[in-house]
Amino acid sequence: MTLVAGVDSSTQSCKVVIRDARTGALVRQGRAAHPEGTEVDPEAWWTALREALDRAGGLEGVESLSVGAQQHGMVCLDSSGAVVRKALLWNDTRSAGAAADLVEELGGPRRWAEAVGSVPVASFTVTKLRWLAEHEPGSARRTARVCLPHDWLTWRLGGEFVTDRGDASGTGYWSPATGSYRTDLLRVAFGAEPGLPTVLGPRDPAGEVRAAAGVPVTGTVRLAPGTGDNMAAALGVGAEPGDVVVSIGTSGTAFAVAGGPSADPGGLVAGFADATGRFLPLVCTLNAARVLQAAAQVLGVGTDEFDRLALTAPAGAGGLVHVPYLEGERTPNLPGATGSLHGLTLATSTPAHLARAAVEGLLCHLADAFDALGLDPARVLLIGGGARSEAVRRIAPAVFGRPVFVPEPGEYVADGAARQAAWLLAGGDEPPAWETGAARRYEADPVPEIRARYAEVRGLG
Ligand SMILES: Nc1ncnc2c1ncn2[C@@H]1O[C@H](COP(=O)(O)OP(=O)(O)O)[C@@H](O)[C@H]1O
Ligand SMILES: O=C(CO)[C@@H](O)[C@H](O)COP(=O)(O)O
Repeated sequence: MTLVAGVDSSTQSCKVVIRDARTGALVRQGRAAHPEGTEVDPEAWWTALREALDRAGGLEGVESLSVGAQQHGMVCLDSSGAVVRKALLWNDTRSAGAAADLVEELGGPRRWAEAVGSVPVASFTVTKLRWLAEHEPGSARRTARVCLPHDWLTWRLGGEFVTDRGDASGTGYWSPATGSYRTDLLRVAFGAEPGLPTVLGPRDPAGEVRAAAGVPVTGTVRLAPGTGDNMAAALGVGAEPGDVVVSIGTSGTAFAVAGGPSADPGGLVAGFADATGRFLPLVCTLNAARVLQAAAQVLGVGTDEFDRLALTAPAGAGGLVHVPYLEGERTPNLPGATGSLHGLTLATSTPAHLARAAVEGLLCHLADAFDALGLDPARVLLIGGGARSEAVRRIAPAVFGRPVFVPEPGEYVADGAARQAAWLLAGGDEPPAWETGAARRYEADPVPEIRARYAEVRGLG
């Protein structure tokens, strides 16, 4: 059996799956935690990748590997290849002011949407580079090359400085429409043009895992280009036109596979490229699964009890609304916002009402993201850690006003990366047709009052 490995180096952890290249059957897997915080030494991702790989039984029998990872993170390297400073992650909002400045300097949001498919907010790499140039000029001067988390891990494994269309499209200096870097914008933002990784096509080779990398290898392990985690998830879950995927991980995302590039001057929809040669319009929120985690922590309960409580309270939580801007927010663009509770009364001051309000508030927030895509899909697929919550699955159709489909719980980012690795081996115009498990359909009567009440208070702070 030929094996392939897929890596998901996401915000909270690194996951590795090892699958049969032909059928996609899961053979073994492992995971390791990432450190907390919105700036992280990339060496911690490397340590976690090696640990997760070790727990997955290593690379024995593996012929190809691909890395999916959190998008946008700024990894600066000096002329010797050493990391200049900790990487600033997608959820680090310190560059919000730089983002606003850059939008104004180029002549407004429409100009950015036309140039690179997206209007940059603090998440985008280009804004982090502006922040670095302004606040840490010494680090900026030492920066000879810039890359993203998946590029850096691929480089550590194989020594080639490469990226892919999907991840490049989250930088703010690569255009999905033309397929080329906008180094002029990089210069505007950073005042210099550091070296950038070569953008590979969806199944171009990215070198081989080197024995010197520190990962035990017996045979040749070819590297696929890798991609951003959302692009990998689209490939892993087998998303097709007509599907919208809503991922409830550290970030909340709503995205769809599209045949052509998009450019939303309103700035809500990021016009990304995908990992198959197509496109991936995507709306991203800073707040998602950790909203549930935070509410469960306040209530002093675990996930099962939290779900039970949320499902005990009435729909609408008696008017109690939780606006979940716990880490500031990206969509809507409110980097300094905080969360809030509205409608607290004696009657709603119960653990069940609080749990229900947290689930409904998060789902209203994600439904706003879904609406921003402006699509009427045949299927809405819920994935990510938060989709493991029974309360989320059962309340989602009432809030979204349509059935939702929940695939078997799994590591869809790592799976997508593994499928990319299998594609490298198989060749051909399309990725290998792996069987994806059946998605379970959840239905409920729509309760439009939940979103109406949320809309009333969401802007009140
Ligand atoms: N049963 C569950 N109920 C609610 N949240 C969950 C559950 N299982 C996992 N999570 C949450 O999912 C998140 C991790 O999801 P994941 O998609 O792996 O995120 P990421 O890829 O961003 O690291 C964590 O915040 C975790 O608390
Ligand atoms: O910034 C985005 C998408 O634009 C995020 O979706 C990151 O890619 C992080 O993803 P997770 O760790 O939540 O999977």
